[in-house]
Amino acid sequence: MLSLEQVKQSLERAGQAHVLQFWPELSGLERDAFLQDLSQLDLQRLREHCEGAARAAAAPPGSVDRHIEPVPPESIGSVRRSGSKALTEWEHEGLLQISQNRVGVLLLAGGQGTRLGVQYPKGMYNVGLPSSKTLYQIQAERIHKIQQLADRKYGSKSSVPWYIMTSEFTLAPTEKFFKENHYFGMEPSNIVMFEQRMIPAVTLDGKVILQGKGKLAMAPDGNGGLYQALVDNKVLEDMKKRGVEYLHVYCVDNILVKMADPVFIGFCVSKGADCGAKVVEKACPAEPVGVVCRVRGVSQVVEYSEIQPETAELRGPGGGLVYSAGNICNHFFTRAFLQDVAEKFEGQLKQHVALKKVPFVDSCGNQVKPIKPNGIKMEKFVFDVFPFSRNFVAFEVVREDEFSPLKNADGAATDTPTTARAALLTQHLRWAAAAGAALCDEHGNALPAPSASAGDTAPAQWEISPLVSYFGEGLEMLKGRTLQTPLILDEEKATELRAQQHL
Ligand SMILES: CC(=O)N[C@H]1[C@@H](OP(=O)(O)O)O[C@H](CO)[C@@H](O)[C@@H]1O
Repeated sequence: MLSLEQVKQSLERAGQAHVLQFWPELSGLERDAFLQDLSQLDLQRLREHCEGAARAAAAPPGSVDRHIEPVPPESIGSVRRSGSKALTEWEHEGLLQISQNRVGVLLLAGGQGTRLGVQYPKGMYNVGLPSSKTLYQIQAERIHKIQQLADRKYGSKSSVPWYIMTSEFTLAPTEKFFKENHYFGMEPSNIVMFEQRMIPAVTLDGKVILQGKGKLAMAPDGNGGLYQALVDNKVLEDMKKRGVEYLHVYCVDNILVKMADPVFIGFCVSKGADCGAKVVEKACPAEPVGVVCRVRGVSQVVEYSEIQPETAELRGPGGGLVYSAGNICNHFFTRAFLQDVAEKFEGQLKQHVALKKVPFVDSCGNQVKPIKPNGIKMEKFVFDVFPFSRNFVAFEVVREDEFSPLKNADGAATDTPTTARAALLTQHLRWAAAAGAALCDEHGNALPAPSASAGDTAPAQWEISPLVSYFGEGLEMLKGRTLQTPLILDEEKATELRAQQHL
């Protein structure tokens, strides 16, 4: 920890002496805590950070729209447009890599869930499935299952390490939650949690904001803080030690996420890609998803908050959106590429400006809750490394099978607990139908055939545990059956049905 004198001098040098204005009023304990926080700041770069933020907010970078063009469809791999032979080959390749312990997954879980309106990490959210499973549990079980599928195919004993990037807000509750839930049956040494950095929010004229008399207003540095955090926490060394060459990075809120998806991994590996992104066709111009496109000829993502509405609305001759490749925050990276980013490019990552209402104490020491944006939060985006890639690939997947994010509280039109629940349960209904089962309600009335898209009503209380099936496989025991809902097909039930089949 630095001394008060050292901190004071650094703050003065950075033009931030006001930070200590309430020091005389603080208790001994408060002083210790504040000094501890201030010692952890990057004081050398504080002036640069504050001035940079104020500059960026005053003169936002010109729109990139003049320089963007869509990625030609033929350059995007696609589940829909690929034959079953290619899909199977990619799947086998992905499973082979998993069986050789060369694949890891990395969860971006540092966000605060502000839009969802919860005070705890989003991964702990239970969307109201019949099983009451949380997002974390679903994800853990999918990892477990994919390891099992690889082992069955290649006779291995594989492990897919789960790296979880948290923030100051989410680390402690996430750790506690995993511990209380016995790591959802996973080997604790295969779960590596680490923390991304926090950076101070700054006023429009470049002054660090005091949230309390002895507390700075801090925010995580965006999901692109990943690359700094990989270095800070020696995660790349950990990957190397375990022999992990490929990483599937994803964000916490997509209930349909396919952890370490062998098809995607196999696709990327067989194309020799160092970096890849899954996309879905955008649902409508205003959908809050980034678009994968080319800017000045280079593939990258333009975030929904940074594209002009006129550009998002552009339609091609066939009536489809010109910028339709919606980013679903599922990325593939080789370890070698991440190493390159860490060594050469991290410092060049773009800083994105978000103007936010940041509560603060005014110069008289009064607590103020602003009614209009008063603070600048700087964020890095995880996909901003794409332009440094030597061989970037995009892979279009089917929305109904892979993308239903949880962003908003119930009551909003889209991306809510209700829509996420409906998406998952509808998928399970489709899997049952494909396996040759019919479902009926508690009165024995047949349920209608599942439609492709869920809408927002769950079709039936029928849920399949990820421990039973990862992408609809292994459901032969359902063939020819009529199953009464509500029903959860967990491992026990699956074993029972299999046993009946063999009678
Ligand atoms: C910086 C970043 O990764 N933004 C992503 C991310 O958006 P959020 O609104 O930050 O959750 O997830 C979206 C998909 O759910 C994706 O479309 C978007 O580009």
